[in-house]
Amino acid sequence: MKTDFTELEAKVQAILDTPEYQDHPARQALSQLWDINQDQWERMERLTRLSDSYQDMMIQREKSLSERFDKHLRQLEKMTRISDRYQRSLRQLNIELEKTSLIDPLTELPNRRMMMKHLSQGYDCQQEDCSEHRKSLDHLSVAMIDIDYFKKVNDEFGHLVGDDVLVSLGKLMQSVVENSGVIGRWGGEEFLVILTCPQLDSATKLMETLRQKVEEFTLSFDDKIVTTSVSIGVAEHHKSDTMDSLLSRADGALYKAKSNGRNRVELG
Ligand SMILES: Nc1nc2c(ncn2[C@@H]2O[C@H](COP(=O)(O)OP(=O)(O)OP(=O)(O)O)[C@@H](O)[C@H]2O)c(=O)[nH]1
Repeated sequence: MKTDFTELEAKVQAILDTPEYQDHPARQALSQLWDINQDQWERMERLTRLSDSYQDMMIQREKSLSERFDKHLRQLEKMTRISDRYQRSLRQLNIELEKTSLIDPLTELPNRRMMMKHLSQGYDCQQEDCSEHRKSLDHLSVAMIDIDYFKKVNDEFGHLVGDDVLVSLGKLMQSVVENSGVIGRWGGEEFLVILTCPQLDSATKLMETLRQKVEEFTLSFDDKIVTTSVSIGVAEHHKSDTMDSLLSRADGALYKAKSNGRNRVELG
């Protein structure tokens, strides 16, 4: 049962304030009790205030801790997102860098470095006794292709037209080689074909087709027409061949094709 102290306090206060009771023997004891009571109330209020402010402080502290935790979590998530994005763009950059380091920017064909990579795969494996690649070396032929009198094209029509001729011939020759192998720009006006499937006679036939296609090729601009031809040196892999000896036989055959009048295929 809840006691209503307010009424009781009012009664006691009234008794203590009544002048007739000033000399009453119980008044002093009642007055002391009153003071003790007041004192207790004040202590209780102080304790309640203290407890309230302690609770407020704890709530505030908890709130600020959780806010700080959330803030750190958000920062961490942001950093993870940035790091993921950074890693993705780094990976993309690496892919592009790898691509540009292996692709000729003008013709978009494999460059010399990539062609060497292709060719060396078989030879590296041969040294490591990798039977699968050794088998592919048995059918390997290379063809060194050089555009005839290309300097004249540049001199007569300009370097930009010369570039267009390189790009168009690159595409044309790639369409001839198609699935029989891979063609790349060896440097300047020279191309290299690595033929992995055919025997020497079919490699030579394919290069003869390629030579004819180039001979038939025309590039028109303004009212002018550019025609050109290629000389080709073909070499088939021999058992004793290294990569260098194979390439140098193809180079020798190309030299022979140039010396024998150009626009022809020779074997090395
Ligand atoms: N437009 C253009 N020309 C190039 C490029 N790379 C090399 N050349 C040119 O290719 C020409 C090669 O000239 P040469 O080595 O004398 O050979 P050629 O005129 O083809 O004569 P032969 O090979 O003996 O038939 C030079 O004029 C080079 O400037 C290129 O990327 N673009």
